Amino acid sequence: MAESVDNSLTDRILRLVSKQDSLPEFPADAEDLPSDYEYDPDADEEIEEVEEISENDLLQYLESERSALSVAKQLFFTEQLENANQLQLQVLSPDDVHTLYNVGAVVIDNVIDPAIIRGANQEAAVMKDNGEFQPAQQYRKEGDDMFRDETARDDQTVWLDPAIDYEQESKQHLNQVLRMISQGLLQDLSKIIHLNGKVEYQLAYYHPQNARYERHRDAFPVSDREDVTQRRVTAIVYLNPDWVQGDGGELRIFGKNGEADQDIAPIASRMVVFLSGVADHAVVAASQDRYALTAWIR
Ligand SMILES: O=C(O)CCC(=O)C(=O)O
Ligand SMILES: [Fe+2]
Repeated sequence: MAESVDNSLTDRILRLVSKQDSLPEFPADAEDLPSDYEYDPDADEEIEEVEEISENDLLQYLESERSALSVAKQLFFTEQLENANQLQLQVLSPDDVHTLYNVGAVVIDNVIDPAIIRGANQEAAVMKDNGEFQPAQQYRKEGDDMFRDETARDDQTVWLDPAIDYEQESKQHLNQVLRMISQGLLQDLSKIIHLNGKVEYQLAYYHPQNARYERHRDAFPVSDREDVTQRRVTAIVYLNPDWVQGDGGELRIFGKNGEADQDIAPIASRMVVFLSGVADHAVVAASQDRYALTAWIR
């Protein structure tokens, strides 16, 4: 499958440069690429034909050139990984750290008291009833990665500002989830990955009439430790205390190199952590209300 896409992409690039002596040079670092890569045969001359390449094609092409995981691995403090059991981690186990490094994604269960998740679910439902959520596809937050395709999703979202939201009694359980991330997970990650400190928090609601989010990636992979534009780590905490098999809304992480896809049930007290530039993922259509709190860490 991947091969035919790569071939057709290569064909398209070859067609574009058929009058040129050599193939276009792709930037050494993926982060140098704009959202829809447009090959400009000669910037000084007028362009007759500009072909757009979709985000998915581009990501697959980059993957075939150099694995995203090997790029993202360069952000890790590898010497720390060897002593992971001495890092005094709060949320992640040493095994979790190794899985994140070696695979690019890890599922962690029982990260927080189920009673807190139930409370957070109810607080999120009140926020939804109060009209605090907006359709995700109708707006783009300033600073969002420009290549993100917002048409492929049915969820409604609201950004959370911990500085404000921490103080509200009506959000005390959500605040505890936020704190588990902003104080626990963030400290753990900062011991193993070079981070730039910026974190965004978003609450998302998927309606029970098959709301879904198509296959995508949250960022381009980066190896540059100074980069401040790309998200590095995605952490998602699921707020669905009554989820049962058949409710849908699983997070699907697509396997690479022929590996099987992984469907992760959005159950209470579960957190999924993955490298934002590495994991291709989707949300399977939901048939029950589905809430999740996501943090994107740069
Ligand atoms: O809620 C999830 O499981 C994933 C959501 C997602 O992929 C996103 O918001 O970028
Ligand atoms: Fe995502």
